[in-house]
Amino acid sequence: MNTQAACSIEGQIGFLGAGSIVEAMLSGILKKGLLSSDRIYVTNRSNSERLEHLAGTYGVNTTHDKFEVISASDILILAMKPKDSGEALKELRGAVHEGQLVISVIAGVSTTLIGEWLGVNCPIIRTMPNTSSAVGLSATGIAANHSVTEEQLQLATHLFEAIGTVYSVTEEELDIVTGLSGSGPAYVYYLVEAMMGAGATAGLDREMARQLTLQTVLGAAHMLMDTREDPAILRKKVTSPGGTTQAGMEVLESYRFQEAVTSAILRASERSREMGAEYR
Ligand SMILES: NC(=O)C1=CN([C@@H]2O[C@H](COP(=O)(O)OP(=O)(O)OC[C@H]3O[C@@H](n4cnc5c(N)ncnc54)[C@H](OP(=O)(O)O)[C@@H]3O)[C@@H](O)[C@H]2O)C=CC1
Ligand SMILES: O=C(O)[C@@H]1CCC=N1
Repeated sequence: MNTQAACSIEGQIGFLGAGSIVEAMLSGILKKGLLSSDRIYVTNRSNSERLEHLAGTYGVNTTHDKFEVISASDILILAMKPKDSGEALKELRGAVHEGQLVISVIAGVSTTLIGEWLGVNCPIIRTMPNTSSAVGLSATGIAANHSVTEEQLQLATHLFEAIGTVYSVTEEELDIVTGLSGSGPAYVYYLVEAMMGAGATAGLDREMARQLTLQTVLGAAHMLMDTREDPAILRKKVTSPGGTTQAGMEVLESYRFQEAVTSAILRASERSREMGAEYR
């Protein structure tokens, strides 16, 4: 699924959690005009300054009363850390009713477990967006439990399409999505940090190194998207025999770059599964 459109949606949305991913989602949703800020409610555990920041920056309703958020919301988005989610959701037992749509962005925690903790047989959609939601470019995986209607799935898909591209997957696959695209921006930022640092170490002005690195990453992403060529083919087109790229690639291979990236993504996916089991 790949849609740019963002017609407005009906009803009110409540966020339980007010951290990095919620701010990225708020920013993206409001930029697209999907719904007005007065129809969004946000709460967290205790951080008042954080709520003031979100209210001041985005004009959303904030409160420390979670039950107020639940009763005000047609769609409830769960966005606390996996380790906090059991305690948080058990506290809300009985407050969510069967007509409400619950959407989770929590890594690793299954829809079954969320339903058990909330003590209600309600429609639950598990998703995995990433922080590029803030600029409308999240890659979001989405999976629904058996209580979700086609209409509710379309609504959730529409919500996440406002902040990026949505991919329908099985709930099992969401752990892989988490390791790949949920955590993925961090891997790219890590590469960018290394490239910028190397440019500066080699003698470029830091700002020049930053701009060259960012334009290179942006250009490479566009090449991959626009030409749809295999990345290995694009890589070979850069690599002249006996030239600079080959010399650089040999160093990456000596450090087993591909193996490191593969192991990182597999480990992150495994960690998603572990967290689901660990915090139950
Ligand atoms: N960051 C990312 O890139 C992504 C994160 N996710 C998932 O989103 C979730 C949140 O991550 P992130 O935003 O990074 O985390 P943060 O630590 O930035 O935010 C966590 C939020 O949860 C709140 N919280 C904790 N306990 C409760 C509670 N009992 N009731 C209501 N709110 C509570 C915290 O409030 P307080 O500050 O008051 O303690 C805080 O606002 C995680 O499950 C993560 O797996 C998914 C995709 C990407
Ligand atoms: O690091 C984490 O656990 C979360 C899930 C995906 C991105 N951040």
